[in-house]
Amino acid sequence: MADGTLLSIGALFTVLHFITTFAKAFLPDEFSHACRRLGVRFYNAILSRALVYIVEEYEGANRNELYEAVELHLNDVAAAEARRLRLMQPKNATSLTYSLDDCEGVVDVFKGRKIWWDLFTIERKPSPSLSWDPPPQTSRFLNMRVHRRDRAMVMSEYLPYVLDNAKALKAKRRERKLYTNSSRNEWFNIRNKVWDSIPFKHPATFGTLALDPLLKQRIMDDLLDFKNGEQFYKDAGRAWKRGYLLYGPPGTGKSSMIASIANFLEYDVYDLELGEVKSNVNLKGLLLEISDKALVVIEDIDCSLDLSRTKKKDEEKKKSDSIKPPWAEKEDKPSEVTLSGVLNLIDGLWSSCGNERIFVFTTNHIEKLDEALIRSGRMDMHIHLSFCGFEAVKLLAKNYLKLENHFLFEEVQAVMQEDGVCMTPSDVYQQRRVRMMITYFTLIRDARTM
Ligand SMILES: Nc1ncnc2c1ncn2[C@@H]1O[C@H](COP(=O)(O)OP(=O)(O)OP(=O)(O)O)[C@@H](O)[C@H]1O
Ligand SMILES: [Mg+2]
Repeated sequence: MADGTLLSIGALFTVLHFITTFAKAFLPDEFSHACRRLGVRFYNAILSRALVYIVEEYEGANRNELYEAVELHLNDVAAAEARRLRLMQPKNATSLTYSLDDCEGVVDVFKGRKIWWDLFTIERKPSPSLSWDPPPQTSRFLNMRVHRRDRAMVMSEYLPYVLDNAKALKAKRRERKLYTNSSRNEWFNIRNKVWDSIPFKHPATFGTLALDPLLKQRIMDDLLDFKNGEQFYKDAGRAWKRGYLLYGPPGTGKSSMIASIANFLEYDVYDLELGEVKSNVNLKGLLLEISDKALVVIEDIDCSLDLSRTKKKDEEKKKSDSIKPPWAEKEDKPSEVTLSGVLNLIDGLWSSCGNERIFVFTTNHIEKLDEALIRSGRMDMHIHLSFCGFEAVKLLAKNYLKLENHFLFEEVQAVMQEDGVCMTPSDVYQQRRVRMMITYFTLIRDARTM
């Protein structure tokens, strides 16, 4: 090739390079996006022998679940390859999420085959119906290109793999929540949201829970049986749910046990304030909004259910309500939830509307509870949490003081057995605060020898 020709090719590349650099630096993003859009269309229509699949973000007003799955699945590839990513920190979430930006593309590799994905944004027609949560005005779609020979593989292997992978990723990233039923004041609750939530971050686990080791193991085995028991419940024709009643004096770890169960099973926690629920009908409404894999908790059930409410009290209340402004009306009205409402919540026809749910009631006074409420089938396991045994004290010494062993341990054990020392785990914690647990043990010993 003549020198002149080489020179002119070199010059052409220099000019092209100059033009693209200039375009990138000075022309607006919209222009380069439009060029890329045209380029991909031109390539798809004329040059490529590829098959093209479109996955839109919305189907009418509904989000397309396949779109969400692909977006999740492509997260790691996008993080490694894409030049422009959309970063987000969803409300109350601790980790960032990211997705491809408009006109970005990545290549996914599955069983040695390449799959090209490009993301584009389009304007949506405004929705004619009014809604508090209208879908956004733009919609995104993912353009998937594969070689024609891979048509069968995409449908039978790749897309099912993407769906499974996204499901696993979603479960891994899912931030567990602690829910409480919203205020009954519907005047302000325009969206009719029945549960409010915050991220669930309680640190208690079965590892830190001071409890008789045998009882602890029995509870953990029972929970695992429940979690893995889908088929058993189906075969037995029973709703996939279980009830636990935790009872014992204050400070013996009932709330800590609930947190430990939630962390062990990785369930959300729904802390139900019965006093805030207006009626049995509202209770059903709440039940319908509870997700699967959930712990439904009613603490101090003996105090929550006011079965002593009389007609007279209700009439007096009605009179005083009539002079209040409308927004105060519902707030102060006493709850009309009845025992049968609660029984139906756990065991009625409606209790089968969800899967993998555990109901936990706590009380300091088991003797005050109605037999019907705690019979097996409703509360399947009754767990008595009481004063610390020696094993529990040892675990607390390990948790709080990092003490695996101590020369006073033997003596403490003897004292606890002989004198029946009644210490709740919460009492032990108070001693830890001033690093005095061991001093406390010493005091017990001295008291005995005096
Ligand atoms: N079994 C336990 N193991 C470890 N820590 C415990 C245990 N029981 C109680 N504690 C500690 O004592 C404190 C109170 O415990 P918790 O709130 O779980 O008791 P509770 O039985 O729910 O009390 P209440 O009946 O008053 O609601 C917490 O700080 C907790 O860490
Ligand atoms: Mg408690």
